[in-house]
Amino acid sequence: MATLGAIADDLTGATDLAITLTSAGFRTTVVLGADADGERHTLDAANGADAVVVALKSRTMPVDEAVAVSLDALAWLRRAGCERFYVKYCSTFDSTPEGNIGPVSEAVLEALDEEVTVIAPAFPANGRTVYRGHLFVGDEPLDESPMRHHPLTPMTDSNLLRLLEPQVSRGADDTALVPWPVVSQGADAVRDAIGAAREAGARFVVVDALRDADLRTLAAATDDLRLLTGGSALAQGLCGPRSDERSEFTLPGGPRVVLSGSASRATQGQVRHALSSGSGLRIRAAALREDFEAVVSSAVTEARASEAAPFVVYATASPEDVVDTADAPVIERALAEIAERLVAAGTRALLVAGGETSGAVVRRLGVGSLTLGPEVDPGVAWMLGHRDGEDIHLMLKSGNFGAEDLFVRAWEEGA
Ligand SMILES: Nc1ncnc2c1ncn2[C@@H]1O[C@H](COP(=O)(O)OP(=O)(O)OP(=O)(O)O)[C@@H](O)[C@H]1O
Ligand SMILES: O=C(O)[C@@H](O)C(=O)CO
Repeated sequence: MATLGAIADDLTGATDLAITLTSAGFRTTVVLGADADGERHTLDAANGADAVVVALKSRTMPVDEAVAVSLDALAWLRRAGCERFYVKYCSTFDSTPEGNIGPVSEAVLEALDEEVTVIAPAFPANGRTVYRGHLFVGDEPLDESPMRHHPLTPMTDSNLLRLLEPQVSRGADDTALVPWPVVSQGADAVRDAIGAAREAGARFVVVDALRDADLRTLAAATDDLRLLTGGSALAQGLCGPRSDERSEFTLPGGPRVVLSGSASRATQGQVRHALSSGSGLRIRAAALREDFEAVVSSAVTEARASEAAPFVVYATASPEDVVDTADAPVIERALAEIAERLVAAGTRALLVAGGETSGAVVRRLGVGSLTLGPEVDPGVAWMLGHRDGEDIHLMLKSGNFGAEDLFVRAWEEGA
């Protein structure tokens, strides 16, 4: 019976957290929570798992909807027997001025009748650190990183307290900071600082973290809190009931198809690298609007005919291209359709890049839940997608995750 229940605001965020929980000793299942089957899948998954992560698509929903779907997920997890909870958001704190990180965390905290939680987006292995409440992406403060120009959630401040204030009901009085000099003193000092913040009336305590060790300290200091919030890396300090029991997968043979709808900088490099050692096809929104069927069927034919090297079907633009967000839906629909036709024709392994793109693909394939397999890069793993019909091996990659050679190496390491 699962004891830990997590609510993730996007699909690749959910798989990222599931990877860390698995390493921390939790047998973990990801449930695709967006549809009416979410509760059924959650109850099913909880039977064989120690942790269940419900993957929502709530990062950029209107605030009311994001809160409503998150509270639904919380109710399913409670009915499934979970006792501790985790609200997972992006390690770059992707949110609009209104939400949704603050409103969702507050709604879940209140529904649990708890007084305080922590805000911990840091993910040191992927370059996200928090110092004096400021979030850094590699060497740059968040607001000087490419996140400044994100089309949906442009991040124009790096100060987590300032970002959070307008998102929680009591504003500045609701937030507090535990700075790194306190974190460096260890778990007792952090526990005391969180307690003092709570007594002063703050419910959302930002905690600095520069290294994985800081996140383990934070996890130890918060073992009495029923709700944690953060990126995935805080979960490495949780203690699951078993040693890492990741299933070993052997990838099925067949074409090595990568479907990339991600627009992120890391993916751009991965597409370039894969094209230099394999082959591929760029799909463009204008061509899809003109003759959707022709573009999709030629992508499927070419992908199926490809040999051992990766074949990349990509919409990913070059850094110098201007991307029109109005093109996103047709691109998502095309990549999902290509995935469905490849699977119908017998393909049983797909690597998909981009959170939204991954969501569109798994929905089209009718995947209800995912079991974790081997991690290939921090936050990126092969998984088995369960659905009516044969299971499918999937790697769902967050836009900014993975080394440049990931699209090539993933198939070698999973083989
Ligand atoms: N050349 C393009 N022109 C317009 N839209 C594009 C283009 N390439 C991709 N898109 C769209 O941009 C969106 C990218 O979102 P997605 O979440 O898949 O990737 P990401 O933002 O890079 O990754 P993540 O959310 O995991 O950080 C998708 O909706 C996709 O269809
Ligand atoms: O935390 C991250 O960076 C990722 O898990 C994610 O949420 C990407 O969308």
